[in-house]
Amino acid sequence: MAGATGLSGGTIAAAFAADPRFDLTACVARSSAGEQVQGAPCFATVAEALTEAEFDVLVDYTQADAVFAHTMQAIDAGRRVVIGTSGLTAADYAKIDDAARAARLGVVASGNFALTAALMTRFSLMAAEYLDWFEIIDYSRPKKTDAPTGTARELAERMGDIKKPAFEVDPATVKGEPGLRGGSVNGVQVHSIRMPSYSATVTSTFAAGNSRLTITHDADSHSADILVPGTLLAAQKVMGITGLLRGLDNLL
Ligand SMILES: NC(=O)C1=CN([C@@H]2O[C@H](COP(=O)(O)OP(=O)(O)OC[C@H]3O[C@@H](n4cnc5c(N)ncnc54)[C@H](O)[C@@H]3O)[C@@H](O)[C@H]2O)C=CC1
Ligand SMILES: O=C(O)C1=N[C@H](C(=O)O)C[C@H](O)C1
Repeated sequence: MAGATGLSGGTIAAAFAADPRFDLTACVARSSAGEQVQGAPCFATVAEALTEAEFDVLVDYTQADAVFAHTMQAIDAGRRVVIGTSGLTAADYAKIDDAARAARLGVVASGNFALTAALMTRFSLMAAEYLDWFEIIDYSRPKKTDAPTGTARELAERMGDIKKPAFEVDPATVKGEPGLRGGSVNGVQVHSIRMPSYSATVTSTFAAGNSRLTITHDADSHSADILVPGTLLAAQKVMGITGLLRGLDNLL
């Protein structure tokens, strides 16, 4: 478990340690290196854990600029990976998929491992089949370093694979400040708001004629309990997968 003393990783490490279906054999947390965390030896880096400890699956809830290297190191060392950390792009995921397939190993990534978020994603994908106009807004805590959120990015990539939304004025050619029309992820406009009082909210908004449909997922990012069932399910299922599988809804 990488990020084992973090907000999400702490709760998830405790859940792995308590669940008889799993053995938590190693944690990675720089601040607790050399100690025991949730009954498992703790290492300063993923590279060290890969050399020193035996495990089948690396679960990563660390940070955007570390997760790609962790994933590639784990695949190189013959381990499966569950990616909770946000910030990876579609190009990063393509490289991870290639590496996992070449090694005949599984990787599961989900922008959000909460069941409620998986359902929001699935309902939004259903709506995108029928409706031509859609955009996404994500709201998160001010200290979040990546944008959009992993939840919004995965949603935009998947909605954009269903169809490119309609525009009357291409956002890239708008007069004034094009950035104010949001950022494009796979052709879908995403707007990221980072402010105190927000925790983790993603809204997909659709329009048809003079009517609108909005689908919103709200979570309190101060509590990670909601991530536990989805992450544990991914850690089981990743053993039977080859290549990269994205989206908790695809595992349910
Ligand atoms: N997929 C999902 O359902 C969710 C994903 N996340 C994502 O998980 C990540 C972590 O989020 P939080 O737990 O809220 O953050 P956090 O900051 O509370 O925890 C991250 C932990 O990782 C550690 N860390 C950072 N870089 C590291 C490295 N190179 N090696 C080892 N440990 C390292 C930090 O010291 C910290 O303890 C973020 O990218 C966040 O967006 C968060 C919640 C849900
Ligand atoms: O607080 C965060 O950071 C979170 N990140 C995830 C994301 O990027 O989608 C989702 C989560 O609910 C909180």
